[in-house]
Amino acid sequence: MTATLETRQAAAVRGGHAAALAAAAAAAPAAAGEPWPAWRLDSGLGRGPAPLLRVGRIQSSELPPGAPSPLPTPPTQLHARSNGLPSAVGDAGAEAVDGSYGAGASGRGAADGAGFANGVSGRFASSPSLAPSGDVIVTEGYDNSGAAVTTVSLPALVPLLDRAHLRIDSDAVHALPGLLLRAVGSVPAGLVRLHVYDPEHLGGSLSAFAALGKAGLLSFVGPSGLREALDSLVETVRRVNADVLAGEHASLADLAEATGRRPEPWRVLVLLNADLAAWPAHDQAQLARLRRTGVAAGVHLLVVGDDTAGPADLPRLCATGYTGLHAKEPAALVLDGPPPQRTVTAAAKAVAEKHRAGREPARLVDLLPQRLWSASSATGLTAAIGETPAGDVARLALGDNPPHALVGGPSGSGKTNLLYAWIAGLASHYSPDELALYLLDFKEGVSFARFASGRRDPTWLPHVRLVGVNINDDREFGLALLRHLKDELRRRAEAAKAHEATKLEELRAADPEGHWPRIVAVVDEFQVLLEARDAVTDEAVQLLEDLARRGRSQGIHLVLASQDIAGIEALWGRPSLVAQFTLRIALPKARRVLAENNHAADTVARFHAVVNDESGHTAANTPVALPNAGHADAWEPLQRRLWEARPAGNLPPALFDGDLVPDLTAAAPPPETALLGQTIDVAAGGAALALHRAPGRNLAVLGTRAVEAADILASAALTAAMAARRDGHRIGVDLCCLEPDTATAALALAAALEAEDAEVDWHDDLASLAGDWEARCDGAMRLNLIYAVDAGSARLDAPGTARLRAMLIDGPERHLHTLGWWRSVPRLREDLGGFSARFDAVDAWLALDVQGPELAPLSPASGGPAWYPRERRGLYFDRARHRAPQVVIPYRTAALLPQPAAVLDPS
Ligand SMILES: Nc1ncnc2c1ncn2[C@@H]1O[C@H](COP(=O)(O)OP(=O)(O)OP(=O)(O)O)[C@@H](O)[C@H]1O
Repeated sequence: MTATLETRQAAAVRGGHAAALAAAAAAAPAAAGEPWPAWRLDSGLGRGPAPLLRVGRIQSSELPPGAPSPLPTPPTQLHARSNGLPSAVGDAGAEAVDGSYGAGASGRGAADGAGFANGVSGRFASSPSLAPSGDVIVTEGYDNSGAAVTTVSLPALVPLLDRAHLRIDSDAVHALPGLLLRAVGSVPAGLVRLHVYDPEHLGGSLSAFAALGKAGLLSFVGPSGLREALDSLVETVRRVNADVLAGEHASLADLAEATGRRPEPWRVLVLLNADLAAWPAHDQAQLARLRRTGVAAGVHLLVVGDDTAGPADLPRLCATGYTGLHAKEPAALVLDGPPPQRTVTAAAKAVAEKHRAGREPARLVDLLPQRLWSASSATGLTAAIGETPAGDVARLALGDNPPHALVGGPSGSGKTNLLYAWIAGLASHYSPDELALYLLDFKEGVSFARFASGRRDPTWLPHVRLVGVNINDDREFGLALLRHLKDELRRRAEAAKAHEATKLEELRAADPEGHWPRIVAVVDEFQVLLEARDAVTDEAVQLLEDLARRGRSQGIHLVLASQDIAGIEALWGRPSLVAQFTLRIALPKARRVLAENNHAADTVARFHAVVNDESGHTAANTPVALPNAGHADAWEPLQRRLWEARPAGNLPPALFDGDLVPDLTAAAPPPETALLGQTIDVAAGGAALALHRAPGRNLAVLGTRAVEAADILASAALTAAMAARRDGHRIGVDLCCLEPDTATAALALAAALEAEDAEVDWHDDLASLAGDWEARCDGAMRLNLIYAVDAGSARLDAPGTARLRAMLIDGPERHLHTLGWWRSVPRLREDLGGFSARFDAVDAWLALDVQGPELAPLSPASGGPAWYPRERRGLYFDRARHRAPQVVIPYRTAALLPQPAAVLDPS
């Protein structure tokens, strides 16, 4: 019976031991727990808590019953039964045996560490059970007299990262290198930073870690640097609490558990034989602060030495035990020897290399604030965009200084990615009430299109008011944006004046009900806007200068990005303009973004940027590792989150896509108005032609592009008919098509106009249309739609020509408006009276493929407007309404016209 009982007991002990070992392996995986001979660098860090760190193993069980406790102080130690057997473990062990070790451990008080029982040999009489304290207690007796002795051995683990500070007595100092190596080597490279205060240069034992120093992961501090080191760590704690934890999480460990993110490294301050009693009061106070608040913010103290004046209440490791557990009785431990020197050297090198090779670049999600939209933009805008080599979060700030930014880098260097990261940071920190974004991309591609609502992804970024993509040749759109910002600048300046405020911050304080978000306008490949020597560039530079100078105080910030800033003459010819862009961001191999003698961009690593907020002067360089922000996996969840949080009434951004031809929609314009196409401006409105009873209210469409000319005539007539019908009127339309290529379109238009309740008369030639025009005037609005006027006018006899001219000159006063397509300016001029003719009869013209100088006689600018014809673009000018011609995109009208087959059906 005794034998049976012993066998059972032995099995129980083995079972308990196996469970405890498994728990130990889970609590100190890989490099955190592996004994030295087999040790290798290996981060076992997953989403869970930081690992416990092995320092040795449990003292053998051969302690005689009743032997004195190996540790003199204090009572909270690994506990064993009075027979000397270590029986218990701390929290981690308890939970492990309970089968539930894991995330829970990290949620406990930081100093409430976990530790494992030591190696044991002997027989337990029963398996461990869970005590109310959470500790495991062996409940029955022990007998080492029998034959069936079960020898068990357990690693001794101590808590540090995420959990506790630690004091190491002099007799245990040889545990220090091992402890540090395990800390550094068991988490991703760079996540542990060591600051070693070594007043007596005793750090010889740490010399093998030297490689970490070169990677910025280890720094030695002498007495003269102590204050700065303490102050900086206290500041880190403050910043982590304010910005990273932001009231959402009690500690970084909680944050990691909840989100799987490790946005901040652990910082371990090692104090080697510090004479703490002799420290100045300030330093002592800072140390006390770190002791109280450091662990939650990832700042840990490792006090080495026997200085009793030091923080005596820290968990303590001595040669034979550890005091940091809530254990009733001490369990003795045997410390491991120090790791072999070459293991340390190799590991430090490998960690440093991994770290320098850009470590794991921060993920976008790690850089974003926990709580959305918690910041005020009253004084400026700050956003995290990456990490510095020291692992600190790198931030970009816009405000009074620096007010604007220049971003440069050749194609593929990651400019767009940087802009994504920046926009992500801004849009998560500031609500749409605090920040409005205008985003323009001049290059081909759709990099900003994702911010607007699309077919595949209907979400949008709620801060964005305008997205322009594929702008390529539509430089006027860039101009339109700058004009819009200038109007906003004026509005703000007036409001500021009314409230006696000198800058946005004051205006917002004086007018709390007002809506004064900061505005950031991002223009990617902005060099396109400035590359020609023409009126567009001149106006753009003027507007930029004005915005750059005055935008600072009114909260309007410009971010200009380009692959080749060096080549922008218009920019470098204006030093006062460039001087306003004090924030410079240079991607690898960027030219000219930084100061002339600053070559940091030549050497900065891939997917990094040099950030410089002092106009590119070398001393202000900060290399920053950028996250991959453009990837859909990173971006889409963020945009959805922001979109779901959007305030009521938030409208999707206006989207201008230079590659899309806008369709004419069925929305009717105001009365007596025709729409010719979409304007290239921020409002993306319709280019309107007023058709009121007044001389000159005719339109000449000029050029040879038949399809576009037909589209323009069709949209004008259809929209005028829709407006009339909406108001209960009907218009008359006389249609004359003299260009066979447009006959189908003209027929389709006739059918569509009849469907809009217009009265349509078809004329086969100009003579018939012009012959009895007066008879048709009955006071209601009538339109003459003439396709290729010049094809017919050339065949008119003299009286016919006179009648045509009279119709053009006198018709509008009688509400008969001619919308005619002439294929060249000279032919229009011919029809109006030849070389000396005035163009008074035609107030409005829309030029397609007609060069600027040819438009000189029709244009207010001497020599003609700066106009380079291009597909699906027209230059529109209405003398009665415009100061300068504007570019329009003729609508595609096909959707509102019947199919040609239906029109041509003989039945
Ligand atoms: N920090 C980063 N981490 C990972 N991948 C990146 C990072 N930055 C950029 N990339 C990738 O590099 C490629 C080029 O980046 P990006 O499009 O931002 O460059 P660009 O300078 O805007 O180039 P282009 O002007 O040709 O569009 C992209 O595939 C992008 O996903």
